[in-house]
Amino acid sequence: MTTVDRSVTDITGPACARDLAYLSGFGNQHVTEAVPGALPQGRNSPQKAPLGLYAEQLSGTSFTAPRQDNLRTWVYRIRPSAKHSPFRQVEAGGLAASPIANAAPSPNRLRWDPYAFPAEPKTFVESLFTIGGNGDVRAQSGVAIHMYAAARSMDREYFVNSDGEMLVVPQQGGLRVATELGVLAVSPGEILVLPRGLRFKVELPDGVARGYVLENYGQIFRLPELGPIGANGLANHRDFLYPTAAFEDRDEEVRVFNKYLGNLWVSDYDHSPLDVVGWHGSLAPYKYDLSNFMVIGTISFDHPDPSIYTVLTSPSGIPGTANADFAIFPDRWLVAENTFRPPWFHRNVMSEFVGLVHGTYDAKAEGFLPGGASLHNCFASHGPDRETYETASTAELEPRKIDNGLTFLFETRLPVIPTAAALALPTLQEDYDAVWDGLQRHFQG
Ligand SMILES: O=C(O)Cc1cc(O)ccc1O
Ligand SMILES: [Fe+2]
Repeated sequence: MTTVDRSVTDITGPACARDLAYLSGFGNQHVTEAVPGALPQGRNSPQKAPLGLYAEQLSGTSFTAPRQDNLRTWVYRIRPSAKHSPFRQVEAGGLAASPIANAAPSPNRLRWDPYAFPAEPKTFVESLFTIGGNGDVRAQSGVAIHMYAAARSMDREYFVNSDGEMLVVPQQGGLRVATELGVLAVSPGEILVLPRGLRFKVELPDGVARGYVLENYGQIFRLPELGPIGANGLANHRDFLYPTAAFEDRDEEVRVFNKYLGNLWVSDYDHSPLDVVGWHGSLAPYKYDLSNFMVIGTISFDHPDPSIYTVLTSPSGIPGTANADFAIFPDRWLVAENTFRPPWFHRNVMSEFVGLVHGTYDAKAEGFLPGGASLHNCFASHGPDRETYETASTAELEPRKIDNGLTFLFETRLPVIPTAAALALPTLQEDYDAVWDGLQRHFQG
C-alpha cells in the first residue's frame, strides 16, 4: 500500500498519492483493489468476503437492462452501507428539482453574467444553486441545471444524489472528489461524471471553485453513435478515466446528505461511507479532459449542426432525441469557403443552455462571459449577435484557428423552466435582446 500523506488526504490506497492513478476506458469492467486480496476470485458474493469485508452490489441500471447498457459495480467495504440511522429532512438551500413551479414560463431569451460567489463560504453541496429544470425527478426523466460556487472543502460531510447522475463542468478552480470508488481530481477544461447513488465529498485544492452541473434524471450518459463518422472520433473511449480503489478508515461522527426526490436529508453515521477497499464493475465515476475531443467539422462549406460536437448523450427513448446532450465548442480550425462561419440564426425545438469555461464564444462578441450562461428554450430565436454577424458576413475567409475559448452546450428535449431564484439573480441581464438590435435590413426589393 502506498504511504499516505495525511496533509493532503486521509484516504488510503494507491489513489492517495499526489498523482492519482486512473483506470481508462469508457464503460469498461474495471477491477481495482486498495489492499491486495480485497476482491474475491471467481465469484462476487462468497460466504465470507476477503479481509473481513462486506460485499455489496450497486446497480445503476435495472438488473435486467440489456447487457450492453447494464451498469453495476460490486464493492467490498468495511461496513455494509445499510448500517446507518434514519435520515431527517433539512433545508435544501438553493437546490430545486423538476417540475419547477412556474405557472407562466416566458418565451424570452435569458442570459446571466458570471455566477457570484456567496458571501458566506460554502461547500460544493451547500453552494449548489438550481438555474432550472425539465421533466420530473419522480419519473426519472429530464434534467436540472445547477451552478456551484464553493469556498469550503467538505470534511466529515458527504453527499449522495438519489435523483440523477451529475455531470460537473468546472469553470474556475479544481475539485478533488473522494468517492466510494476512489478519488478523482479535475480542473477547468475537464469534466467529471458522478453516478446517481454514489457517495462522495468534494475538496477544493485551489481554495475556491465555480462551475456548472447538469443533473441527469434520465438514462445514464453514454457516448453518442458515430454513424457515418465510423469507429473513431469525437470523444474516444480510452480518454475516460476512472478512479482506483481508495478508502477512508474513519470511525468517527460524520454526516451524509442525501438529495432525494428534490429534497435534502441528512443522517449521522459513526464511520466514513467511503470505506470501499476494492471494487469491480462498470458503474463508476469518471473524468474526461475535453482537449482530447477529436473535432469533426466541414472542410468544404456551411456550418454543420452542433451535434457533431456531442461528448456524451442521455437518450430519451425517442430515436435521436436526447433527454440531454453535452456538447463542446473547443479549439478547431475554420476553413469553410463562401460560408457564414459562426452559428447561424436559428430556432430549435430542443432547448439550449450554453456556458463558458474560459475565453469567448464565436457566436457572441460581447456580454457572454466565463461563469455566465444563456438559456434559449424551445423555438426561441437566437444566433450571432449584431457585431458577430457584421464581422463574419464581411470577413476575408482565410483558414482560421479558433483557440480563444471553451464553450459548452447542455441541450435537452424539453424547455428548461428557470427557478424563481435564477430569475431573481442580480446577474440576469435585463437588456439581452439588445444584442440583436441594429441588425440592418439589406434587401433592396
Ligand atoms: O446557439 C448556440 O449558441 C449553440 C449552437 C451552436 C452552433 O454551432 C449551432 C447551433 C447552435 O444552437
Ligand atoms: Fe442555438
